[in-house]
Parts: sequence; C-alpha cells; structure tokens
Amino acid sequence: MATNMLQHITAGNPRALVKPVFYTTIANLVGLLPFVLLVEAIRLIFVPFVNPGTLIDLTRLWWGCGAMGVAVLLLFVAEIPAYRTQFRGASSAAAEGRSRLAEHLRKLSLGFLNKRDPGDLANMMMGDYTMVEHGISHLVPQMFGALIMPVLALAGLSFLDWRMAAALFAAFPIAIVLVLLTSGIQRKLGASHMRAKIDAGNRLQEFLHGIRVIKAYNLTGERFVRLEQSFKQLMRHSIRIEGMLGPIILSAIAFIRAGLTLMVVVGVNLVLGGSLDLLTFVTFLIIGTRIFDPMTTALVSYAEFRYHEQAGERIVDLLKEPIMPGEQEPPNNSKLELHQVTFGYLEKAVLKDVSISFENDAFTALVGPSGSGKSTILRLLARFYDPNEGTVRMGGEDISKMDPEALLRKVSMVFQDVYLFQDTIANNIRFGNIDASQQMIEDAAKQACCHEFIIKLPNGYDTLVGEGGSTLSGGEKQRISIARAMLKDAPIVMLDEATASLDPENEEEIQKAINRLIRGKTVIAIAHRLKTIQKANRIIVLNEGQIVEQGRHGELLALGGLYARMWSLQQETSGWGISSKQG
Ligand SMILES: Nc1ncnc2c1ncn2[C@@H]1O[C@H](COP(=O)(O)OP(=O)(O)OP(=O)(O)O)[C@@H](O)[C@H]1O
Repeated sequence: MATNMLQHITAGNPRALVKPVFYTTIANLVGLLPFVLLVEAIRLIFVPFVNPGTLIDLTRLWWGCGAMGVAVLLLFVAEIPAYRTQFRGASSAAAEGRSRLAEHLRKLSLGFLNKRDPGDLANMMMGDYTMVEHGISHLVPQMFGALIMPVLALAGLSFLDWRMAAALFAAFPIAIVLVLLTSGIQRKLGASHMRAKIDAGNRLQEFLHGIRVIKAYNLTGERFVRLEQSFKQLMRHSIRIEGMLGPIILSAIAFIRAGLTLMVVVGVNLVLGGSLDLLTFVTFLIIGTRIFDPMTTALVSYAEFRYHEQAGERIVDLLKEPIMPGEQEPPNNSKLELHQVTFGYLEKAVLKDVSISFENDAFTALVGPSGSGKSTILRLLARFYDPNEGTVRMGGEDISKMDPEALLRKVSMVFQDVYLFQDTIANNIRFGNIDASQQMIEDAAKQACCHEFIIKLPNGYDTLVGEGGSTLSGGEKQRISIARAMLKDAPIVMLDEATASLDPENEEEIQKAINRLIRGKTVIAIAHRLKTIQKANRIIVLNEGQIVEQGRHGELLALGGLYARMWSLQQETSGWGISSKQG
C-alpha cells in the first residue's frame, strides 16, 4: 500500500523522491544537533538547583556554546543540497512527467481520446502535475523529516524515563489512527473536488474557445451563467473539503497537545512522589514542547498527501492506458486496401462491410452524402482507429500490426480544417520534415503558392502565427498546410475537402498547389464538389456506410444513380447567388 501511495504521489516516478528525502532527512538529523546541545546546556545550568552546593561547569557550557555555533553552520550546509534536490528534483520530475504523458497521449487511439474531455486532459497535464511537484518537493520530504524528531525523541526519552515517554506519546497513535480512519472521507471529498475543478476548467475552456460565437449570437448571459455556476460549484466543494478536513486535523492536533498535558500531570506526580528527579522532568518539558511542531507538520502533510496522491493516481491510470499496438515497419509497396471493414465510433456501425482497394499512383475519390463515412475511411487508412471487423492493409499486410508512427510517415494529409501551431510560419511548414533547410521550406512554399504572401508579412517566414492559425485567412492556412505536405513528400496523399468553402481566387491557387502535391503519388481525396474530381481514376460513391457505386466520372453519369443525381444537383446550384433585388 505504501509503495502504491509513493507511486501515486510521484505519478509513477518514486525514484524522484530518493534524493529529496535523503537530503531532507540528513538536514533534519543535523537539525537535531543544536537541540541536543540546548538540552545539555539547560541541564548544566540546572545542576546547582537540583544538587545544591555544586557549581555550573562553565568550561563545558562554553564548549557547548561553541559546538552550537558549529552545529548551526553545519545545518546551513546540510540544508543547501536538501533545498536544491527538493526543488530541482520536483521540477525536473514534473517536466519529464508532462513530456512522458504528452508522448503517451500522442500514441493513444483517437477513439480513447475522443471519450475524454480536453479540459480534463489539460488539467491533468498542468494542475495534477503541479500537485505531484508539490508532493515531491514538500509533502513527502516534510513528512519524513518531521517524523524523525518524534521517533528519535521517543527512543531517547524512553531511555531516560519510560513512564514520562509513554505519557508524552500516549495520544500520538490516537491522532494517527484518527487521520488514517478518515482518509476514506478525504478521498471521497478529494475526488468530488477534483471533478468540480475539471468541470470548471472545461466550462472555462468552452467559454474561451467559443468566445466568437458567444459574441456573435449574444449568448454572453446564458454561457456566462454556466461558467459562473461551475465556479460556484467548485467553491462549494472547496469549502466542503476544508470544512470536513479542518476539524479532523484540529482534533488530531488536540490529541497531541493532550499528550503534552498528560506528561506534565504524570511528571508532577512522579516528582512529588520522589521517583523522578527535577532535571529529567525539565528535560522532558523542553523536548515535549519542541516535538509538538514536527508532529503537527507530519499530520497535516499526511492529510494533504492523500489529496495530492489522487492527482498522481489519475496520471498513473492514464499512463496505464494501452497505446495502439504494432511494431512492424510498413512495407515498401504502399497499396492500401479496406477488406470487409465494419467500424463504428460508438455502438452504431458507420461503415458496413466495406472493401476498397486504392491502386498505387492512382487518384481515387470518395464522394457521398454528408455522414456517409468518407472521412471515417481516411481515418481508418491512417490508423487513427482500428476497425471493429475486417482489416485495413498496406502492401497486402494488416496495418494493425504496424507501428502507427511509421505508417503515418508514408502519408501526407491536407484537411479542410487546417490547424497551425503558435509558432513561426517557417516552423509550421517544417513540421513536414524537421530536418528541412530554409531553402527547402521556401521551395515547398513556392510550390504551394504561398511564398508570395509570406514574404509580404512583416517578418516573412519568421512571422508568428496565432494559436490555430487565427491570424491568417482560411486560404492562406490551407496553402501553408499544402507546403507542409509538399515538404513531407510522402507516397500517399489524403485530401479531405481541401478546396471547399474557399473563394474562386483562393480555390484556383490551391488547386494549382494540390496538382503539384499529388503528382506521381497515390491520392485518396474526399470531395463534395464533383467538378474537382472529374479526372479521378476511380470514384467511390458511399451512402450510409456502404459503397453504392464506383467507376470513372463518365461511367457513373451513365449509370444514372446517386452520383448522377448529385452531379445534376450541383450543376443546377452552381448558378445560384445571393441577389439584392426584391421579388
Ligand atoms: N468522433 C466521432 N464520434 C462519434 N461519431 C462520429 C465521430 N466522427 C464521425 N462520427 C459519425 O460517423 C458518421 C460518418 O462520419 P464521417 O465524418 O465519416 O462522414 P462524412 O461522409 O465524411 O461526412 P461529411 O461529408 O459531412 O464530412 C456520421 O454519422 C458522424 O456523425
């Protein structure tokens, strides 16, 4: 159980505790020296009062004072590595842990990630790791350190007088049992507090992401109320957790104090009865009052520890989530196939027993009504998901046995919804090939028809792009993503409605860029506007997750089926426009 607790509080990296705990323990042991010397000094001063006629041993007292000075210096020296390892160790463990978690998230299937709230994951990455950091830097070393003094004091004092030692520590086990017994309540409260925190984080993220829609539709009141409610809920949980834990900790502290009182009562009785000398009684009084603080610290740290442990446990659980399996390198032949594939994101099947083979170096287009499963096919081919039934194959081999990252190296994707990172334009293009030189980046940009607009920007290729590419137009972002794909130069290109929703000028530029990108590649393209795929080698028509027609443009028109209907509908609507003339 203790191993589990240490695993959790460190988010699966208990080795991060070794140095902080070791050096803090050393510092705490050195910290006992001035205290021991103080006890000795007081005993020396009290000798004439206990044994009338004897003098204070001044030489010993002066030596003691000198030793105390040295001990204070030693303590300072011992605290330096303790301090350094606590903070450095915790910060680097959190930084490494965050990277490890990010790497793990990247390797998880999209199916798993879709089920998790992005706010929950963001909170885990930042908030939970901050708690883990605090656990490593403060809570665990503090708890260990704080326990040293009472444990050593118990051993030393029992040697001096076991009756007094028993009285002093009698209530300590009760305090510990109280804290341990209530740890179940602490866990429950901690979990609901955590949920409220995640919910507030999600609401805040939703509010910030949707701020344009909120302004445009004047939803300020309604959305703000949701946000406000989640903050209030969090406040209620915070008050509840403090309200419940406070009395428990205070009661535990009261028990420790009671031990001190009991010791005084027992001591007075023993002194009056003549079975305890005054010097020993004074020693107990000094030590008794000094160990009260560390014992309290250890208890408070433990209660806090239990709360922070839950944050680490959430991370450990997520790290246990299995990543997409597969280690095989993809074959040289990159011909893709869906073989009797059935797939659904949830229970309902989105693709039903679909078989398609995508010929090498051919242009295959996927068309069909909205929701017919076109994008799902691309996601399965890129192995964002594995099918429920059937296989997806590359070069005749099952891709579920292949390393997902190696597989993706063979694929360039251009989506309609382009995401650019908050970085320079050059670096955004460089994602296609991180080793690319500036010249290669510019060549790719020229090919993708975006060099001209980039050099007109204030800092050219070094211009920073806002998060998600918010400082660029849709067409500009699209061309940058094509330059990225160009630089990657993968044998398979997947296009998802790359030219939809663009103005004619942008569309022409992008079409030009795409034509260069797909030259000599295996292309799989989704298109809503059928005129862009008239020259495709094969057009697959999907409806409700099944292939209903396939062939070349002319063949499909001749069939007079779904494709022909979609075509004539688009021919009719292509002349539509918004007119300002009234009936
Ligand atoms: N992540 C998801 N979770 C659950 N259902 C999903 C998810 N993505 C898509 N779907 C559902 O799967 C079905 C097929 O979606 P898909 O995106 O493949 O269709 P599409 O043909 O590409 O549609 P469109 O042309 O509108 O983009 C739809 O009913 C959609 O609601």
